[in-house]
Amino acid sequence: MITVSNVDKRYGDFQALTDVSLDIPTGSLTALLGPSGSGKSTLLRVIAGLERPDAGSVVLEDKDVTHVPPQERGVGFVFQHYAAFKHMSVRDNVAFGLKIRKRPKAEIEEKVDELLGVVGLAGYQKRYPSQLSGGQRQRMALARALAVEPKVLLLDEPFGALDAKVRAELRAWLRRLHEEVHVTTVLVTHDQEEAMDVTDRIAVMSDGRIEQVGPPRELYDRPETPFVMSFLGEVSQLGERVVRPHDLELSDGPREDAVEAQVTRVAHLGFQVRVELTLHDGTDLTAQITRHEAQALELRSGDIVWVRPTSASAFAPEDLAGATAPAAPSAPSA
Ligand SMILES: Nc1ncnc2c1ncn2[C@@H]1O[C@H](COP(=O)(O)OP(=O)(O)OP(=O)(O)O)[C@@H](O)[C@H]1O
Repeated sequence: MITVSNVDKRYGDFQALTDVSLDIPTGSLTALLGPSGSGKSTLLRVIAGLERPDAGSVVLEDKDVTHVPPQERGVGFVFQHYAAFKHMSVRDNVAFGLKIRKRPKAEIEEKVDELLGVVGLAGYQKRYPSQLSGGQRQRMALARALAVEPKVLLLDEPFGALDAKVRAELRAWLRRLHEEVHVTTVLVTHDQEEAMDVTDRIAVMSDGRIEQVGPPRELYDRPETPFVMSFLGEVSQLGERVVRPHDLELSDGPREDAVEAQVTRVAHLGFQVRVELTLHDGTDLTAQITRHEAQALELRSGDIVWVRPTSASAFAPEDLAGATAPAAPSAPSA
C-alpha cells in the first residue's frame, strides 16, 4: 500500500497540493486524473521523493519514506519525454540500473532478455534509441524502469507525446503488462478515456485536491461532485436535468417527457452516432445513439426529433457551471 496522508505542497505563494490523502493498494494500477495544473505530477513527484511536501507523510509498504531520498524508495519512473542514453544500445539501456547495482553478468543478461520479451522488444537488443519508434522507446523505458524490480512504478503521461493510435495500443499493452507483472503502478494522465480504459482505480484531482477516488465505473455512474461528473464524460443539459449523451433517447414523434429538437449535425463514429441537437430555447445538446437507432430514424441534419432522458444525474445544471470539462473529441461529419 502507498499511503499519502494530509500532504501540502507550496511553490512560493502557489498552493499546488492541499491536504491530499490517498491510499493506493499494493498491486493496483491507479490513475491520477485531472486537468492541467491540478497537481497530478506534483503528487507523483512527492510519492517518488523528487519533491518534499511542506506537511504530511508518504508511507510505502509500512515504511515512512517522507524523508527518504528517491533512490532509496524502490520506485521506478517513466516520464513523457523519456531520456534514453542515445549512445547505448537497447540492451545496455535496459541493463543500466542492474549494472550500477553490480549484479552478476549472467543475471543481467537473463533479466534483460526476459524484460525485452515482456515489453515486446525481443530482437531489438542491438538497436539504438534513434532506431526505435516513439512507442518502442517508451516500452524500452518501461523495461528499464522494471529491471531493478521496483516496488512501485510511477508513470507521468508516458504516452503523452505519441499519436492517438499508438497511445491506444500502448494502453492495451500496459494493462496486459500490469496483469503479468503486478507491480503497484500510478499513472498520471489528463485523458479520462486513458484512465477509464487502463486502470482499476482513479483518483480525480482538481485544484490541488482529490475530488473522488474509486473504480472507473463507479466514478462515471456515481460521481460525487459536479466536477467529477463533467470531467469523466460529456454532459448535456435538458431542462432541469443534467445527462450524459448516451442517456438520451430520440424518437420521430412526440412522447411522454420528450421535447422537440432540431438535428444540427449527425456524426458517425463507427458503431456510435453522435447527434447534435438544438432545442426551441436555443440550447444545444448532444445525444449518442447506436448506428441502428440512427438508421431506423433516418436521421439527417435539419430533421425534427423528440428527445427524452432515460436516466438523469443528481446534479442540477447550476452545479455544473463552475466545473471545467475537457473538450469533446472532434468527430468527422456525416
Ligand atoms: N517547480 C515549480 N515551481 C513553481 N510552480 C510549480 C512547480 N511545479 C509545478 N508548479 C505549479 O503547480 C501546479 C501543479 O502542477 P502539476 O505539474 O502538479 O500539475 P499537473 O496536474 O501535473 O498538470 P500537467 O498535466 O499540466 O502536468 C501548476 O500550477 C504548476 O504551475
